[in-house]
Amino acid sequence: MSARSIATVSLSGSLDEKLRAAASAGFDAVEIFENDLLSFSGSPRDVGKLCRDLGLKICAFQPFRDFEGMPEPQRARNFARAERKFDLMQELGTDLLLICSNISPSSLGGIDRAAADFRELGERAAVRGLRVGFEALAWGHHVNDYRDAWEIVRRADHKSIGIILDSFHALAPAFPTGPIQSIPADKIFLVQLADAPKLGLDVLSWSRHFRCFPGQGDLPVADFVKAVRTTGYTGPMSLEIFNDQFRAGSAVRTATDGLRSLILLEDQLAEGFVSTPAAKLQPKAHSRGVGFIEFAISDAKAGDLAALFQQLGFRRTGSHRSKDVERWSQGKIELVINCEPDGFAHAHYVTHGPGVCAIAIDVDDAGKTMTRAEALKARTFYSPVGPGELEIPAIRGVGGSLLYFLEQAGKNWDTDFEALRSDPAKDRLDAVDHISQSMPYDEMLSWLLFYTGILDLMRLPQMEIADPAGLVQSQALTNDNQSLRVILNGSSATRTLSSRFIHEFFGSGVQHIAFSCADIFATVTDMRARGADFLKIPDNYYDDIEAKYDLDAATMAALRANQILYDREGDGEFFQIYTHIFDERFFFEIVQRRDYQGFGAANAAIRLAAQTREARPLTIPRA
Ligand SMILES: O=C(O)c1ccc(O)c(O)c1
Ligand SMILES: [Mg+2]
Repeated sequence: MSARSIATVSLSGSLDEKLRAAASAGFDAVEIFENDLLSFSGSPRDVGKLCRDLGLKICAFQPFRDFEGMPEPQRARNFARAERKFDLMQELGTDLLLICSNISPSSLGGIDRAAADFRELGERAAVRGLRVGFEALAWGHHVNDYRDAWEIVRRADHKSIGIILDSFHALAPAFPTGPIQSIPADKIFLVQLADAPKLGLDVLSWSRHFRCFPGQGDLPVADFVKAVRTTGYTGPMSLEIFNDQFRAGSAVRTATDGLRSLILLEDQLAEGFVSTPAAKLQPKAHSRGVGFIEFAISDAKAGDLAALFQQLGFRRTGSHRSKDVERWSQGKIELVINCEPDGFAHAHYVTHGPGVCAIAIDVDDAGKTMTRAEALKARTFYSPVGPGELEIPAIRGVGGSLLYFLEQAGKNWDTDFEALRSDPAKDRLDAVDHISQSMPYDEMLSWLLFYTGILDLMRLPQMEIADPAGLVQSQALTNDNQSLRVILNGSSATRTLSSRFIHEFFGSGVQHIAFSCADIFATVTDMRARGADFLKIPDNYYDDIEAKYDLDAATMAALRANQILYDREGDGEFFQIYTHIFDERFFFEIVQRRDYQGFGAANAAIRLAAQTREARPLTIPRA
């Protein structure tokens, strides 16, 4: 069975931090990147010992560059250089050197010349009981296709010379994976795995900056692994990810994501290629929308939030039997205001200030979802419950908030509430349309894998949105029937509203919640009558809408009068309006959809500019 491995280049930090992160995530092996070793203060022997102490095998040392096909005197120099690296490998305690294909313009072509170089190196490696693997870089000068690398290895015909297959170099140029199946397993010395999003970039920049874990990108990594498995290969599967977000992020988080991506890939292929036979994951449960959203807030501010809910047409429908917790409802929307002086919500309030501390997702099987989440290394949360209260299973989500799992359309969570009489006849809002969470840009891929790995959510194309102070990346996730939509927003510009939210909220979290309705004009009229007030949109925007679309004069006037934004997608139409930001933290959106699946991306820049005008002036310096 294959060991799960990760290349040290995939993780942030110093070499020892990388190794500790890989071990704590549960990897069996690592590839040591030469640069990580060169910049480390300990000796190769120290690194070898640290790996052994951490229970990590070193499955390869890499990369050795520009070896094959060089003219003299570089050729002789290369053999001497290789001998030095063999010394180093013996100190490290690894038997495999990765040689990536030559990118030097002075390299000479010729498959037999390259094969002869490898045969000679194989002889030298064999003396020491070492092995050399040859990997075709997609931008190699002569060798840039794994099929050519294999022909060289085949002709080298030496037991110490094999091929190294890297999914990126095969899949990014869209080479067929079929021919992998005819490589003998014992000639495949290592398999490296990486995914990547489809981008119109040159392959070198794409590889060096945008690789990601399997499942985070668009390449058919599973097909590649299937072809490898057909050969009978049982050697290590090693994640080798060059990614700017990973370099900036937390090594432990990235390593855990890496392991999660391998578990998901193994599951997708319905076979473990792991050192310990993997139990099959529970299949993804069907999600059925948002059960409830819980706000943690102080007593002092709870009244303001309740007043806002009331303006938006929510009814107070429940009061907790034993806690300082209220339930507010409208349509299928359930909101909870939690002011308890201790417990999870309070801890969240103390850390982040007022905001969403928990989201409950309706699924058709909460138990299975928890089992799947645990197998994927999600952190579970079990809270103490009072007498007669139901314990709702939960995992830790974005920014330390909780993600609860409910069954049967949420009918199992309200037993703790004393029902209050209210009349749903005038409800205008129907359901939670989407929830958007802001996070540091370098965490976006992590939460993407979290949501799509645990729940039946799929990615929509990533969007770039212009905030007045920089770009915001926006990644929407949705289930099959659009009953659950989550948006991940990340920005590396420090002054965007998304980044300011993270600063002011002391971490990632829910920045806005959108509610759907069937008639936005009537809904907003009712809300205004109850005292609600909305974000002010400039006239210029409406002049443009008027110029762009053939809306009738009455609709146009109603949009302007109400400050409702409008978008169109084919024949589909979208209406949206925003509340002011509550306590500098979160806001609500009301939407109406007519055969429209997007989120009004065309209006996002208008909304962000309007919110920026209303926001407190920035006190942090520009630099
Ligand atoms: O980008 C590179 O140079 C590089 C080095 C070693 C590898 O295994 C690889 O896939 C790429
Ligand atoms: Mg590689």
